[in-house]
Amino acid sequence: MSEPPHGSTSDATAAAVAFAGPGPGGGPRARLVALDFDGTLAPLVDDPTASAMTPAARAAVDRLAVLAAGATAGGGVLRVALVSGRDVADLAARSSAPPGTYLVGSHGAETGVVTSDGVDAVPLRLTTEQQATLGALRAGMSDAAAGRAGAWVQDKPSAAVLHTRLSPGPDAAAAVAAADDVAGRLGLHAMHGKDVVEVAVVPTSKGEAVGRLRAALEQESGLPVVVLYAGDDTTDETALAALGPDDLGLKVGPGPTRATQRVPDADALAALLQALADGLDR
Ligand SMILES: O=P(O)(O)OC[C@H]1O[C@H](O[C@H]2O[C@H](CO)[C@@H](O)[C@H](O)[C@H]2O)[C@H](O)[C@@H](O)[C@@H]1O
Repeated sequence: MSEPPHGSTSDATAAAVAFAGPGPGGGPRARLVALDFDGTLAPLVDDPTASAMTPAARAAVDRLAVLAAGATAGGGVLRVALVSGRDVADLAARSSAPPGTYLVGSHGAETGVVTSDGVDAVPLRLTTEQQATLGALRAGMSDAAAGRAGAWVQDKPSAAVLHTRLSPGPDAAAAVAAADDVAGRLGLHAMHGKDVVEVAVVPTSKGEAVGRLRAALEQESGLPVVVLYAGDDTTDETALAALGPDDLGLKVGPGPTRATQRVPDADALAALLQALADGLDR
């Protein structure tokens, strides 16, 4: 991964406006706007239960959802998805995403769609073996955090997450090493995000999730599908790596990335999404 060659917000916005335009053949196309949540629409905070989209991000997502409910420019189709490491119930609660929004939770292990009555989610079913492994994982991660200042463990339906945002450097390093050790002993993959180590008993990735969303939209619409994906963390890189030349990958904030464009923060992304909406709303 490397820094993208051009990193200005105006370049990224121009790419988004082009994404709203006609495809190479000029015919209609289906567009999937897939957005990470924490660090992308919602600024990072110490308490994950206090996360919220910025007002500008909220307005942009709401506007795209309205557009997604009808036909967009040139007879195209639009779908909006939030693609998060959070579990679906948590993502729905924290995002209050508008009806019609697709939700991908637990890095792809859970899916759902927001309806006017709540969330229509596909139930996550763990095998007996996965349930036993999850129990051992939770105990191991709890041990990894024990005695390390500021470290704590978040339980999810198919994973455990070690948080070290509030830990002094040596405590964070020791807790992370212990969490990696737990994952290794259980034969599981440890995902390293921003001040988190996440270990899941259901192997998946955001890249696989975006691939499934793309395939479903292609089948539903009968149109060629292009994808805009925006994310801030290392765990978003699998999704960015799944994009093709007609797609648009956006990195939010600093750091190495496979994305071809970059914006500095949630509000800059929101402005870009409004420019995209302007292009689609014709
Ligand atoms: O895929 P995302 O939507 O970016 O979710 C990834 C993780 O987000 C949350 O942790 C991150 O945000 C917290 C609140 O701002 C912050 O305190 C933490 O340091 C970040 O890593 C969430 O708690 C995790 O479960 C998600 O996997």
